[in-house]
Amino acid sequence: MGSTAAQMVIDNADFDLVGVYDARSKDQNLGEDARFSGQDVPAFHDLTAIKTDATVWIDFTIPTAVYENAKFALNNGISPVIGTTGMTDEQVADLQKLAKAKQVGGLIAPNFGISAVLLMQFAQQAAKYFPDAEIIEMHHDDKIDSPSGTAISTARKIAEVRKPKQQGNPDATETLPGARGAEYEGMRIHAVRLPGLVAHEEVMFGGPGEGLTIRQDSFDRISFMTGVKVAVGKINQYHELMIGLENLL
Ligand SMILES: NC(=O)C1=CN([C@@H]2O[C@H](COP(=O)(O)OP(=O)(O)OC[C@H]3O[C@@H](n4cnc5c(N)ncnc54)[C@H](OP(=O)(O)O)[C@@H]3O)[C@@H](O)[C@H]2O)C=CC1
Ligand SMILES: O=C(O)C1=N[C@H](C(=O)O)C[C@H](O)C1
Repeated sequence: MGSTAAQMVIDNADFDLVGVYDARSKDQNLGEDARFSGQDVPAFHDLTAIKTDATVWIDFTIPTAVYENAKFALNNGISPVIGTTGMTDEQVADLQKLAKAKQVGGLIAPNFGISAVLLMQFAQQAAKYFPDAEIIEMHHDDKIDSPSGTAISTARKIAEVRKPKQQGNPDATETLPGARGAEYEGMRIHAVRLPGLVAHEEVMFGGPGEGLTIRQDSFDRISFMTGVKVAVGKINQYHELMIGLENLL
């Protein structure tokens, strides 16, 4: 995602790529990477060494790095646009407090794809009429966190509009532990990891004698760049850290 986002910034006449950050790479300049030969963009490997006049920080890293990265950005007046998933609710609340104190805008979006943003909205609408739902998220097998940030966000949106409920048979047992998936406020989330997949989600709703399935597919990582582009273009107009791309659409 980092290289896809870097390429998007390079390709956009309204943006300038002024630096890249990867804690583990040894390159001093992005141009040393064959995919970016000809580019002259400083590469940083340590937060404390970053000197920049950047106005936006795009973060697609790992769950254990994103919180410190976002704190660094906010403390330096740089608006974070965060796609990295796996932060705790406490970390997100801390960052929101910091953004408010610093009056810096920022965005955390569990999914920058328009199809996923719409799926979450449609699922919330459907849950008003079909309170029984199960979420199946499907990703490539390199993904570290599960369930996906998108699945958690979908479950949260469904829980917001339905009466609290425990789905399924209260006497149900699992012959193999985990067979029924993870639980979020009485609904189940299932995570599939397979080579060949990119990022996909289905929400299945069931009611008396009928069912509804809503599905979205990211077939290519370019799908996330539509939303990243919108966020980078707008985020400096804000003074708080928002959750969800829908806030900027
Ligand atoms: N919101 C959205 O729309 C989307 C979100 N994501 C999320 O974005 C994140 C990244 O996904 P993806 O690109 O597939 O994952 P990758 O594992 O391919 O990339 C993670 C990158 O982070 C780098 N990294 C590791 N440690 C640090 C650190 N301490 N500081 C800075 N960078 C570090 C890694 O470097 P190295 O290679 O050297 O280890 C690697 O380049 C995940 O959380 C994923 O869920 C993904 C797609 C869309
Ligand atoms: O790791 C990924 O690939 C993705 N992560 C995000 C998530 O956890 O929801 C967004 C998208 O599903 C791709």
